[in-house]
Parts: sequence; structure tokens; C-alpha cells
Amino acid sequence: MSATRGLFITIEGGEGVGKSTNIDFIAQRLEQQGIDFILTREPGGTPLAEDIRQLLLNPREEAVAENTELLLMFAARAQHIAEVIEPALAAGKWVVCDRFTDATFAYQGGGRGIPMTKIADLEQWVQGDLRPDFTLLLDASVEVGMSRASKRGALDRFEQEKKDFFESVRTAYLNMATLNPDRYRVVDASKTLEQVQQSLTQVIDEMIAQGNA
Ligand SMILES: Nc1ncnc2c1ncn2[C@@H]1O[C@H](COP(=O)(O)OP(=O)(O)O)[C@@H](O)[C@H]1O
Ligand SMILES: Cc1cn([C@H]2C[C@H](O)[C@@H](COP(=O)(O)OP(=O)(O)O)O2)c(=O)[nH]c1=O
Repeated sequence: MSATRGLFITIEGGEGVGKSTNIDFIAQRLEQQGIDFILTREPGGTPLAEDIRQLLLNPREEAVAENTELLLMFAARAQHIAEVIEPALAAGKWVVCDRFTDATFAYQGGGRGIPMTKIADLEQWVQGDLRPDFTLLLDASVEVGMSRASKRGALDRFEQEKKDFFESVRTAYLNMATLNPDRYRVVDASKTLEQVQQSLTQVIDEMIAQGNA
């Protein structure tokens, strides 16, 4: 007998909005509620895809061509889907993924200016019908995100970008949320951690209700 397919949940947001902090909280809530899930991330999630992550994030002297960056994101994603995401969903597990293709639309599309249609073509080619059931967007102004992120150590290749880049990333995320209201849940991440986590609890409980329906 085949298991009911698990829910595929992605967590998105700009730099420093509190994604890492809140993913731990989400995992705790799912565990408390007895959900069988895996936590994974992009770029990465398998040994090969984590190697590609290093290629993408490590600052380097050579300029990285936009299409190289885009294709490496999808190369890592193809491996992650084949080895981790699809098998888990097929076995009935939920998959909670720290970033997915909407990050490509936001960073490579919004940030770098690659046409969204080109990204959508790759999405269709690499993913077929696979799309997240829910996407949780942690949203805060670029100023708030950058000031929180500055508390961390050395900056990776994306974190070294300028404020305009991150404004475009944020705008692209907010546009996707407006265009996909059924899938997106936007949480105001500029509030206190306690308020953010209250909102997250509501959203997660709604997902659990849907998953059990
Ligand atoms: N709602 C919040 N209010 C104040 N500080 C926060 C909040 N959420 C996260 N932080 C702090 O901001 C910093 C960046 O958070 P982090 O979870 O690493 O962000 P991200 O993974 O999105 O880059 C950390 O020091 C974290 O403790
Ligand atoms: C998945 C993905 C990530 N990224 C970028 C966003 C992040 O700057 C970086 C790594 O993501 P992440 O580990 O979430 O970084 P952080 O915790 O600093 O936000 O990769 C893209 O540009 N495109 C993509 O498709």
C-alpha cells in the first residue's frame, strides 16, 4: 500500500530575517505535533549538492557569470530532488526546505535581473510538477535584515551584495506572495521573536490541519 504523499513546505526570506532561528522553532513544533518530517536546505541537502553550495557561496576573484550561478543552483536542486525530496515525499514524510526555487526567482531573477520566464523554463524542466504545498515567507525591511545579519561572521558571496540587490530580492518575494496567495504565508519578521513565533505557530497548525484533511 502506498503512503499518502507528505507535504512540501519551503521557508524563504532575505538575509538576516531570522530564517535559521525560526526553522529550529518550526521543527520543534512539528516534532511536538508528531509529524514525520525531514529538514533540508538549498543550495545543498546531499553531499554533491553541498559541494555545489560551496562553489556558489565562497567568495572568489573570478567573476561568476549569471547563467553559471543559475545553472549551478538548478544542478544542486536536481540532485536534491532526486536523492532526498522526492523519496521523502513519496514515503509520506513532510519535507521542510530552507529555501527552494522561489529563492532563484528572488535572487537570480529579482537580484541579478535574469528573466523570470527563463527561470520558469528551468523550473519546469528540472522539477516537472513538483512545487511546494506551502511557502512561508519571513519578511522584514532590508535595513532590519542587514543589521541582524551583520552580527554574524565573514560574509558569503551573496551577503557581499549591495542594498539595491536585496531590495530587488525582497520585492520579488513579495510579488510572488501576492501572485500565489493560496501557497504563500507571509510572516512579519521585523516583530519581536515572540510575536514572530506566535504567528508561525498559527501557520504551522493550519498546515497540519490541511495535511490531516
Ligand atoms: N524577531 C527577531 N527579533 C530580533 N532579533 C532576531 C529576530 N529573529 C532573529 N533575530 C536575530 O537576528 C540574527 C540573524 O538571525 P538568523 O536566524 O541567523 O537569520 P537568517 O538565517 O535569516 O540569516 C540572529 O542574531 C538572531 O538571534
Ligand atoms: C536556493 C538559493 C539560494 N540563493 C542564495 C541566498 C542566500 O544568500 C544563499 C544561501 O542561502 P542560506 O543558507 O539560506 O543563507 P542565509 O542563511 O545567509 O540567508 O544562497 C540563491 O541566490 N538562489 C537560490 O536558488
